Amino acid sequence: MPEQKKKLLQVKHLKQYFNVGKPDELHAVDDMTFDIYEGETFGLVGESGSGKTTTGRAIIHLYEPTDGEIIFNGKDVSQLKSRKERLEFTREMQMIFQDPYASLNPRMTVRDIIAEGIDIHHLAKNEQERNDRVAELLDTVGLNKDHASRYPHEFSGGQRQRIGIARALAVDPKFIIADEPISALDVSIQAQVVNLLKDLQEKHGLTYLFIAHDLSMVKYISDRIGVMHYGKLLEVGPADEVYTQPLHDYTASLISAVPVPDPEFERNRRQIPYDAAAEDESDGVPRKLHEITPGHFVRCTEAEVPMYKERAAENAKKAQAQAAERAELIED
Ligand SMILES: Nc1ncnc2c1ncn2[C@@H]1O[C@H](COP(=O)(O)OP(=O)(O)OP(=O)(O)O)[C@@H](O)[C@H]1O
Repeated sequence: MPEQKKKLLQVKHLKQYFNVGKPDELHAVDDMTFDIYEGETFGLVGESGSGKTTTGRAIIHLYEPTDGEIIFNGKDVSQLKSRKERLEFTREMQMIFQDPYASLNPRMTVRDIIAEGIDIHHLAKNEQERNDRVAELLDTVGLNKDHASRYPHEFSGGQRQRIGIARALAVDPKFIIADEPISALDVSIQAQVVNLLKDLQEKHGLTYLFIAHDLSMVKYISDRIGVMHYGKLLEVGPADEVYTQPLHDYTASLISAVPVPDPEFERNRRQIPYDAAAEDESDGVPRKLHEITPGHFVRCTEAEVPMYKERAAENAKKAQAQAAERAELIED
């Protein structure tokens, strides 16, 4: 991956604990460290409750981290000094939400929803400029400028998600956190919204954190993928490699759970059970993300590194053999 590229976001040892009234705090995010490079899409996957949304909300500074740092564009988001700096941060980082029904105010027109950020950041000189900008944004996301005076309930789920995307784009952000932006949509609409996000990324040089539980969709949109479980990152690497040559057993079990529209694959598919007890860290031996092959990390102890290196070599051999087999099939 683009090692020479600029790190737009650095998450360092992020901890986000919630006091849920029990003796122990809930460790929703527990020592997460990862970077996101400018212009890339980082896919964050994991099962429900693994802490993906909490990570996104911590990054956009809806929470004060329990511990750790979030550095955006070189600045610690917890240490922004002036009002100007804080305002700039709220403009540059935007969020798109899972539920396009709950995230749009039903009493506001589409125009006012989209223009909210334009107003806050004084990005239009007058009413005309504001209206023109909204019309342009509606066009950008594949909606009609006549839609501006309507209300959210008049739109389908996919259209509402497009309105949410227009609202995020309105302030010319650098970084967008898309929190399960397609999981509430019809399958037939999902690809359209993903393609729109991809097009916008190219046109506007955007950087994405794309949160999802479905690894197959994340693989399609992401450059790199991070796999999360119980508040921790277990594996990080290039999207293709994590998907086709997973190192951690948990990642392999997630992939084996994804239905694939290929009868041959389905017949041979083996559901890989995952024993979370393997993740028991109560032995006190320190674990962290170790780089096993260039850019591909797995959370483990120092002693486990050779085992993972062997696994990576086996995976690569298998992938090579499969590629050769495919090439032979094509020749026949
Ligand atoms: N504000 C909060 N107060 C207390 N606990 C919370 C809070 N927000 C999240 N949690 C808990 O933190 C854990 C992680 O939740 P989070 O929503 O981040 O997971 P997720 O991976 O995004 O799941 P989902 O896919 O269901 O949205 C869960 O156990 C959740 O109940």
